[in-house]
Amino acid sequence: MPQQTYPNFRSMNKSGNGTEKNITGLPALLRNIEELNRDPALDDMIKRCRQIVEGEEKYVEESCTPLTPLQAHIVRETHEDSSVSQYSYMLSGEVGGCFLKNIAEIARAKRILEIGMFTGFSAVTFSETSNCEEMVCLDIDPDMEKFVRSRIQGTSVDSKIRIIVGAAQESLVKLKDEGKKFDLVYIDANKNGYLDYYKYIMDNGLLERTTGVILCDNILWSNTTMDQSTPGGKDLHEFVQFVLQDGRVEQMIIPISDGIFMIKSKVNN
Ligand SMILES: C[S@@+](CC[C@H](N)C(=O)[O-])C[C@H]1O[C@@H](n2cnc3c(N)ncnc32)[C@H](O)[C@@H]1O
Repeated sequence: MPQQTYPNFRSMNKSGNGTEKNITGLPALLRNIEELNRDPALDDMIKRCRQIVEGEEKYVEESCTPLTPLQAHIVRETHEDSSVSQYSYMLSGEVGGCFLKNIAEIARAKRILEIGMFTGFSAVTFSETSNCEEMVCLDIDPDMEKFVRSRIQGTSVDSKIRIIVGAAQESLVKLKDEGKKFDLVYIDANKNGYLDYYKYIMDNGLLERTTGVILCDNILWSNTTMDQSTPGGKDLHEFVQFVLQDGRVEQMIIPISDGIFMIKSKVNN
């Protein structure tokens, strides 16, 4: 499976195909419009739009439960360690993390699977929830295992977290052969793999049949999934369309951060 490169989805080009198409977040786009605008009649409206977008983002962020000391430690270490700091935009973030934590709590998830661990922010977030007994994290990068293990050593989550290094598709086969079943699956790795991961999980009983939840990060891919204007957006759109016609589940996109796709097994499935 091809590996994905990780553009900064908040501010950078997401075309990834050589044709420079600058996709920026809405606040930056509105700032550009404000600067370029020469019609005074529009000044106030543009300014108000920008204030609404920026204000909402800040207000939502401030509404979140503060990070735990271990979550904050992982965030700090990710920003400060020069081997990973340039990729710190990949962290699920404070708002995303708060959402993941709440869903895991509401679902009373005991066994959680994460595809795409990076420096362990979401892994720690899930493993600190009240019911979590087992947290299995998949990542293709062996350095991430070392990074996370050294940061969680001696903490209460150390014994709960199992890390499997390798391509996720192969690790999923291993988990199926072990007869594993999960209450919650979080998919946050290469975007061109989401569809295959989803199909494998659903077709091989890796998700608890009537109560299982799947959460997928970056589903809006900087607003390029809806018009498929980047390769990642195309892949994710195809994945979304597949899920929409899958009679086994119910689903919706939560438009926080870069979009989280929440998929739940149907009760009468
Ligand atoms: C966006 S980051 C995950 C962020 C993490 N969930 C968090 O919130 O901190 C994506 C991770 O997926 C991993 N990855 C990419 N392709 C993969 C693949 N084919 N199999 C397994 N892991 C992969 C990368 O090494 C990277 O660490």
